[in-house]
Amino acid sequence: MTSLLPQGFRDRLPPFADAAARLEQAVLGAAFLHGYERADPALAEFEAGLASRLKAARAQDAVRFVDPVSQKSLAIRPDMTAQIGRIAATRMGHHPRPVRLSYAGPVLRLRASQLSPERELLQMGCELIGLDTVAAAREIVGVAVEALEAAGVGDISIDFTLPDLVPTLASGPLPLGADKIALLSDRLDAKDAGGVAEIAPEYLPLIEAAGPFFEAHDRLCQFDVGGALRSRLDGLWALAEGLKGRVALTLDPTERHGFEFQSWLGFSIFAGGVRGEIGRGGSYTILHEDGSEEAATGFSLYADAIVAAGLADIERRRLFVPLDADPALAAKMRGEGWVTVAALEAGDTPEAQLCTHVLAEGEARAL
Ligand SMILES: N[C@@H](Cc1c[nH]c[nH+]1)C(=O)O
Repeated sequence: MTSLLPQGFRDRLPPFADAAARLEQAVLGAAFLHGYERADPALAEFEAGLASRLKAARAQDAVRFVDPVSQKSLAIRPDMTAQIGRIAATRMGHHPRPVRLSYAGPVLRLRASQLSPERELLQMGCELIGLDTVAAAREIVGVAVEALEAAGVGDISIDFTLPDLVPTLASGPLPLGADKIALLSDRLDAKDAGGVAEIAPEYLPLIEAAGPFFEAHDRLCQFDVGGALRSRLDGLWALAEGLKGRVALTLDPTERHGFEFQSWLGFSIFAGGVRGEIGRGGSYTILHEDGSEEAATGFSLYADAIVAAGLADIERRRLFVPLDADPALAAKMRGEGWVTVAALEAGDTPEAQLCTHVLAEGEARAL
């Protein structure tokens, strides 16, 4: 017998499991106040369906297995966005648009990434299905920020990107063969100036156009002489205007990693004290069964990074109730918001029960 878990998996223990649950509640609570109602998608579904639901999405990230019951290949969800898209397209297909849904639950990745050695993550988020306009993006980014603030996470910064930048330029002012688009995107993403110069030197200024939002936006506007990026740049500007002063803003137009299915807009969310990103979002397209497409916008947050960084509330405030104390008094204290921990044996101590206070002479005394 072994007590080891597979690589990338871990148990969440007290007080972190409670902290993650409170974080989830705060985030979904803030989303609920903006009209986002919760949907709870299935943990696993047919691989073919999961992979085909979002335009440009791949199922490569998913852990797959053959279901002995259906004899079909199933995938454990690596991301809930596609599942929410499926629900909005099928069972909620008749619902007036836009549909606002929130979600929270574990997701499983086939491989750990450099930023996250974990493979099982607690994901939570919101999807607005039916729109990918600037107004929709403003709402989504605003709800993400408000949800984090409600959860007590401060020092938030948002890094915007334009996931379909290269295909947009390639089919317009800076023509490029379809076979080169993916390679150029990768090299721009890696800020590999030499590599970019080899394929398409006219794209080089894009590497320089990354940094604090308003300067980077200026540089990108100068680069966009023909105006092919005009609507995107105006949209970003409107988003940034709405967030100025509240969160730190940067722009990295060629960042592609983690934005495989997003369309005109992508963003990463960071918080002070956390190494990697704590969330991501953007606009994307859902594919319906009849082949039609529908625009959507959303964000996802990852609870573990926030909890591990100590940003979620993990404070313990526990009141020890000695063996001889009046149970009715302990009940009254719980009514006032205390966590009470009752002694069950004579030798029990507040220290052993991780208590910060003791119930003595009818009141809570700090230890
Ligand atoms: N689910 C995506 C982010 C996202 C939500 N909606 C749109 N994009 C992710 O975690 O990378």
